[in-house]
Amino acid sequence: MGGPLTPRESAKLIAESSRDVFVDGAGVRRVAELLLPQACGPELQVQAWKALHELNPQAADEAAVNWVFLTDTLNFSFWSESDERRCLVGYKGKMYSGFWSLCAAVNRALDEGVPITSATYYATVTLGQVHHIFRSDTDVPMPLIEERHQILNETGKILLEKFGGSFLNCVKKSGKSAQKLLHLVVENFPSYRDVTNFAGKQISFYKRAQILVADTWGVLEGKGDGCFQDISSITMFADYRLPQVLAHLGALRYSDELLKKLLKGEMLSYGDKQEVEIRGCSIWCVELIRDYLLMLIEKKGAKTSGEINSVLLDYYLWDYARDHRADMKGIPFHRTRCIYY
Ligand SMILES: Nc1nc2c(c(CN[C@H]3C=C[C@H](O)[C@@H]3O)cn2[C@@H]2O[C@H](COP(=O)(O)O)[C@@H](O)[C@H]2O)c(=O)[nH]1
Repeated sequence: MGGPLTPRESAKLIAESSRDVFVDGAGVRRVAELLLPQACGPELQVQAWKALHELNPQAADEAAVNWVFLTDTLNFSFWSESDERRCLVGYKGKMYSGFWSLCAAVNRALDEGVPITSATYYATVTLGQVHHIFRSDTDVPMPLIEERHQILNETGKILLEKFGGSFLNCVKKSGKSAQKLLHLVVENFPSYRDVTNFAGKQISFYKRAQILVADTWGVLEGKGDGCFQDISSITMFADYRLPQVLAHLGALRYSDELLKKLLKGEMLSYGDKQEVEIRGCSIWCVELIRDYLLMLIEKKGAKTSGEINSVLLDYYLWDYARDHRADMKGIPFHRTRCIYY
């Protein structure tokens, strides 16, 4: 019996039969037009991973690869009930929220001499230590701390048993194939198995596994062990921010019924039909934006530094969402509490 449909196949299937979420063709074209001037710029290239984000490692060594593995193993569910009351982590004079609060806490721990990125350490780290390492500078803790603790122990033990305690060994086993690395990760690390059912089929989003492959590509600057020949086969990462920004830009639309639910802040469970439609249509939307953007680049004879792929579009749109939080106030994000995104 074969495995689940790939994220791209899953997205196509969902977009074709979705009832509450729609990809808007005109919106897709508008976003591609918005991205065209950036296509030849510094933001839509792999070097941006380091250049634009001060918390990301600037090195391309084994320690940097293990930093990426640790942060992407915990890269889920940072949203809080209200934007006014949320987990914040102060680091080097700056306050960080959301995903960046995780990175700030990791860097703070390393500065304090806690080897949080070492599998030997986090395989047996205690719940009390995890509470301390990921402590918030507000009275709102980081969500799902217990789940993060359990995942650290489980993942650390597997990395020690199967990959000599270093994610670089897993990367080397992939032979510069993004798909091979993706499958090594989901086959060996249970917390990365972001799969569910839709219309009687087993589908996959693999959000954290795909962003782990992409961030490995980023931290290795697309060179050496990170020179993935098939990086363009990785789709956008189906989180809760990209749907929000795609809706804000008019490339994704919700039915009145679903929009009402989201505006009320109603929770959606992982694997719910509407939650799956949001994630699947978002992936498909970015695939179409990429296709249209590549057509525009071709038509205009624009010179890009490297191939424009869904990973670079995702990173750009995610950063765009961060920078336009105020403009997006009226557009809700969907609230699912889970360990997958
Ligand atoms: N689609 C997509 N989802 C992403 C990221 C990232 C971080 N990537 C950066 C790291 C290295 C690169 O330089 C990227 O810039 C986190 N997330 C997800 O967002 C949510 C957190 O959002 P907020 O609450 O606003 O912080 C949560 O589900 C988290 O898993 C991305 O890039 N794409």
